[in-house]
Amino acid sequence: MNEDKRAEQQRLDGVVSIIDEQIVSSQQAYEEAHAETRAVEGNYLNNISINTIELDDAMETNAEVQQQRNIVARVVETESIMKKVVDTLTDLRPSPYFGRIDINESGEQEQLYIGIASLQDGQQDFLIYDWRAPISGIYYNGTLGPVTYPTPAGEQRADLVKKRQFNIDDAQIVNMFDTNETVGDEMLQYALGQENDSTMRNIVATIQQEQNAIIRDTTSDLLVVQGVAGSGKTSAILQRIAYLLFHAREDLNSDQIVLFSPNRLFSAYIADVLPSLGERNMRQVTLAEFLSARLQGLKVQSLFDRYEDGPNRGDSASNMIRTTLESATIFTYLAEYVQQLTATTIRFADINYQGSAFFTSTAMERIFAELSPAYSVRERVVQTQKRLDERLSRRIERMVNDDWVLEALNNMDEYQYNDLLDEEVAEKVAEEDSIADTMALAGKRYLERSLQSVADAIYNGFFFDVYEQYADFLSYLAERNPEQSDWWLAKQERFLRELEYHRIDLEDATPILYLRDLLSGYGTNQAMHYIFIDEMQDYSMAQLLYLRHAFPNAKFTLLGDSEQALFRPVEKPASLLKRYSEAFTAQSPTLVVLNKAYRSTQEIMNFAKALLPDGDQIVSFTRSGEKPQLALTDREHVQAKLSQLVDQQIDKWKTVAILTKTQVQAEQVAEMLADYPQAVQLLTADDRTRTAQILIMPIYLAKGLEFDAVIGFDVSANNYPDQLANGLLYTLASRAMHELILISVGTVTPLIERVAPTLTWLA
Ligand SMILES: Nc1ncnc2c1ncn2[C@@H]1O[C@H](COP(=O)(O)OP(=O)(O)OP(=O)(O)O)[C@@H](O)[C@H]1O
Repeated sequence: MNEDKRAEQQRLDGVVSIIDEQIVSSQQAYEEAHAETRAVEGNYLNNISINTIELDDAMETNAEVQQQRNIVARVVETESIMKKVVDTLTDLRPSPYFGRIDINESGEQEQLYIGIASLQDGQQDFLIYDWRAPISGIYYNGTLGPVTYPTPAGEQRADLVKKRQFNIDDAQIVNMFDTNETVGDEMLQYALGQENDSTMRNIVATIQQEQNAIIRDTTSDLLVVQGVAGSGKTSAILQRIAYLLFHAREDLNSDQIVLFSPNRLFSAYIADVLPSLGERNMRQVTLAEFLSARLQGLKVQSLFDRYEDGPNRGDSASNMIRTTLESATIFTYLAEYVQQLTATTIRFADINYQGSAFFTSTAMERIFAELSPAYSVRERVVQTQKRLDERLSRRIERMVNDDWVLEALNNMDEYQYNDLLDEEVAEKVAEEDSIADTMALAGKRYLERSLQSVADAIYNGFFFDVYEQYADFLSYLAERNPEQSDWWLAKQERFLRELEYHRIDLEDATPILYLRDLLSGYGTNQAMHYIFIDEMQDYSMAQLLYLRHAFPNAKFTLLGDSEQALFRPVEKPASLLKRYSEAFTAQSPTLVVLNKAYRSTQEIMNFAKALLPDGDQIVSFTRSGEKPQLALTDREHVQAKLSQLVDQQIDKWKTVAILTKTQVQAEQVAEMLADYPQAVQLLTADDRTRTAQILIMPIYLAKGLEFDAVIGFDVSANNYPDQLANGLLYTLASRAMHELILISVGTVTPLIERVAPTLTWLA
């Protein structure tokens, strides 16, 4: 061991023993806090069982309960803080830091160690700086020489005199490098050479400079990341979320961040990254789940269903209609359509209660018609809604003394009655001190509960039939565009037919939701601060705009790779940004382009790049492996060939994925391997977890994922006849980290034939 390493190990030992001491003391503090919580909770439970119906006691009880509640909240908070301290220290212990920077500031030299969380000693000196601290930015951005870092007083200058990287395992320095690179190659080589386990890891030790720009961006309201396959887009946004949470602790929590992920498997795949950085996961949802939640009762066609149907199955007329419905223009059409609606053309719908109309559509029409046309349609709908709400309140007031209500109250046992008169009501009653008032309030509360569905229908804008309204909108478009009239009417017919089966095409989902929101004034979630959209190339402009509308206060990060588009043509990053910023009316849009691919070996990337018309702009990280292989076979021998290739791969790697073009082909492959001696898992869009070493799935389900070895099944000319499939093959190839094998049943696709030299052809 050389002198430097010995000295570093000595320092590390010192840090580890401080961590150990702090673990002991914070564990003790945690246990004390836990005991206190238990005691206070017990006390609280005793107190709230006091009968709040004893009116004289009610006021006092309330004040006491409130006080107890505050105490509980405080001790619970202390306990959870202490728990977090213990967890963080325990996470830090095996590998407390990964970097060191020595800086010289006005003649004073300082050594800073950087890890996943900060650590201070008894004198409040920093033994470790959190990787997200402003000064830690130097580690990722700076090369030796003059550097700057942000401080509250402005940019601070310093000289970076040393940068050192550590690989620490179980509190021992495995190796360390001094480097002048931003973050040197050795560490990255080591990280990328690892085998894949089914979950993604954090990359904080080796974040690259261009990725750092994404992670530390706090000013853009629209951040667009165009990055080639395996360039670390997903990694970068997860570290970005950790960074944002750290910097806005007071104002931001993980529930205010939503990540739209490409599929459910992906959600599970990335689930460990934020917890490994000591943060809670953000919310995750797929577009299909988001749309289905807003269109309950209907089965919304997913991108995968559409893909399985075939991209070009429809004729050119229905493709044209689909293009319009998925463009930004549809929002303008909808706004104009809503503007010209009248009392009779709005499809008001009865609000029912216990099987009959509580408010009829005719009553609503009347209310709407009486409102001044000087107001916009939306304002009149909002007014109508308000009036309905007032009518509901008045009807409740009138019904309070109805026999059936009094009877219902009389039939209640004490528990039900108490439940009806919660603290708030009891407090009010105590003030007024009258039994008659108590009954009236109880009756009112009872009616409010019984009629909750009516109130909800008013509140949620379910007093018009949005599906009929949308069908009407399609006729409106037919009238507006006479030369395409038949096409729009055919669309309307299809829409109504599908509706009968409770199904709806993907392209109809966002216009319907927007129409509903335009009329009801609802549908927006003000609480979300950040929205991340992964695989942005698979979203239509209308879908993106709808999300913008649904989360009006959020900053958006869109990331993807236009080369991996399922069917869309490739678009240049600058034009992408322009299109998105205009549509989003972004004030401070930023584009980050990532051209370096980290996931796959150079040989795999050489093949993947060659498939693309402008693939030479992709730079692959220099990590070497086997050249991809192509096996030609025929129907008769395919099963044996496949088993043989799987045998070879599972001997070498932890995860082997067989990727097919469609789900049907995935099922065929699963059948071929039905008797395979090891577990084989066939995955579908509904699956959330992968468990086997050998996985089979269609390419679109593998989006965002990676595997040690990939076997691309049936890359024949039959299966991939034309240029449109380039993106698919590129996506397939770039899922492989270390090894790629392709099987063609019959003649290989010309797309691969063209790039023959990048492959080894197997006999
Ligand atoms: N700076 C880095 N340090 C270590 N590993 C990295 C780094 N950047 C990327 N990687 C690794 O490269 C692989 C690809 O990263 P990631 O999945 O984030 O890329 P992506 O751009 O989202 O890919 P795709 O678009 O193909 O799904 C992952 O294994 C990731 O851990």
